[in-house]
Amino acid sequence: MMFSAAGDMQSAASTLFSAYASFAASMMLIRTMANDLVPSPVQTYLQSVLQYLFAPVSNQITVVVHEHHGGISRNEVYEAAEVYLGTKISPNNARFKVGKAPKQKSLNISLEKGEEIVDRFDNDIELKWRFISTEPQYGHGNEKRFSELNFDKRYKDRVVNEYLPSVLAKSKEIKDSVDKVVKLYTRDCFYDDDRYGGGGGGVWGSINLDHPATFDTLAMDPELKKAIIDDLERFLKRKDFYKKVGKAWKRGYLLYGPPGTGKSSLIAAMANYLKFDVYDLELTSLYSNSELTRILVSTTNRSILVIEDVDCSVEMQDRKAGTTGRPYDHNTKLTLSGLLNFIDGLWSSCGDERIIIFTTNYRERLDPALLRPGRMDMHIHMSYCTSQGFKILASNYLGIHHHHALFGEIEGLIENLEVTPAEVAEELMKSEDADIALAGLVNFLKRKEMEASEIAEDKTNGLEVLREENELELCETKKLKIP
Ligand SMILES: Nc1ncnc2c1ncn2[C@@H]1O[C@H](COP(=O)(O)OP(=O)(O)OP(=O)(O)O)[C@@H](O)[C@H]1O
Ligand SMILES: [Mg+2]
Repeated sequence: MMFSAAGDMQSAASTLFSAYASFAASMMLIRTMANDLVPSPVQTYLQSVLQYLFAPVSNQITVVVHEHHGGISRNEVYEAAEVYLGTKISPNNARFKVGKAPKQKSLNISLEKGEEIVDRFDNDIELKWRFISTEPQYGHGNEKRFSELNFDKRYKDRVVNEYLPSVLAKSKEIKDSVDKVVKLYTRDCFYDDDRYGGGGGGVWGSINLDHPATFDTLAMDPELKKAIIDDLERFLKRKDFYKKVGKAWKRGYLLYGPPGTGKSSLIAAMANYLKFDVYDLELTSLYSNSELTRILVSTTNRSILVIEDVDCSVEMQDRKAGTTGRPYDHNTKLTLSGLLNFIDGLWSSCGDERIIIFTTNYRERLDPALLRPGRMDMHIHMSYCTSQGFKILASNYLGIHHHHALFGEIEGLIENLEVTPAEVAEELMKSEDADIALAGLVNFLKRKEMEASEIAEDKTNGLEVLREENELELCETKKLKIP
């Protein structure tokens, strides 16, 4: 019985051996045929496919986080990771970046490209972050930045649903606790690499907004000033209200008034007060709606979009579009009302906590589309200097709140004249000695008074046209941006 069983096993083994021998022989034959018949590039390809198929299966997964979302708008996850990981730099990191803006008290610390950081979540999940940037190829295109997040596949859902939201929340906490430096973004300056909470501004370049204007230093009607501050405060507090009524969380202001009455200063004061970045959009440099879209979607939340001298800009655009051969979208011809509708529609559907400000020297020249009720939430008239305005300027520039002889005279003159705060400020800056500066201002105001009476006389003689032409010239100068 046992014998015969051993005999069975022997014959089974020999069958197996002969089967293997014939398999090996067939493989040899196939390999030889393959070597002879299949061209070598195909062989290499087949080899790599086989290697891929039989390689040990990785249990890791990599999430790529690009700096720009959809190639245009800033990716908040990228920015948040950069800020958050700045707090996780360890002695294992050979290189990291430090930076500090002039007004900032603390240092910004962030990862240098190529460096890796290992983070832990809930004690059991290990996450590896790496920041990567690719150089522009052959001198073309922009540098592309992205980060890679690597972790065990098992935790995919927890990383997406818990870890990444916690990174977003922590970076917001860090940003809010840091003394934020307000940025001014324009489209014609270079990248600022060390913006806290993210490098570069998409299609925008940025510098620190170093404008000293605050609501305290602004010479304007105190009631109007209070109304603006209250409006801003209400706007900030009403996130839920905007949501409830289904309105975009945006606010629009139109600032109008003669040159030198503080429109730009008011914008800076608003930005400094809210700690919002400012995006300065020059319509004259735009050629198509698609370009405008690209620019608008690349602005960030908690920011102010400024379109200065809106009356001049669009006229210029129309003229240019007709004469230069530059490509622009014929279907969406850039007219002021078209542009406004476009900005309105697009702008109200992207982002939160946005403010848009238009400025003009001549409200009466604006397209009714802009003045239409509901388009701008508040029309703010920046007017000539009043006696109250003068007192604020005297306190700003000379540090005085009264003057026994000259305050009364100056106040009397100012109330009856069209003199701008910029003109008053310029006079007050001429001397640190309050007596000399105020006496200079009195002389200046008296000269103005004389000029005003001459103009009044000219008016009756029909010379008003000349003055109008001067105003038009001013508009032209602004269009050409002559410094
Ligand atoms: N209301 C104001 N309060 C304090 N300073 C002012 C005020 N208006 C003007 N100034 C001073 O005059 C300078 C020029 O003012 P600003 O640029 O704000 O005027 P603007 O209304 O924007 O003029 P424009 O229409 O030419 O753009 C400011 O830097 C500031 O020093
Ligand atoms: Mg201005």
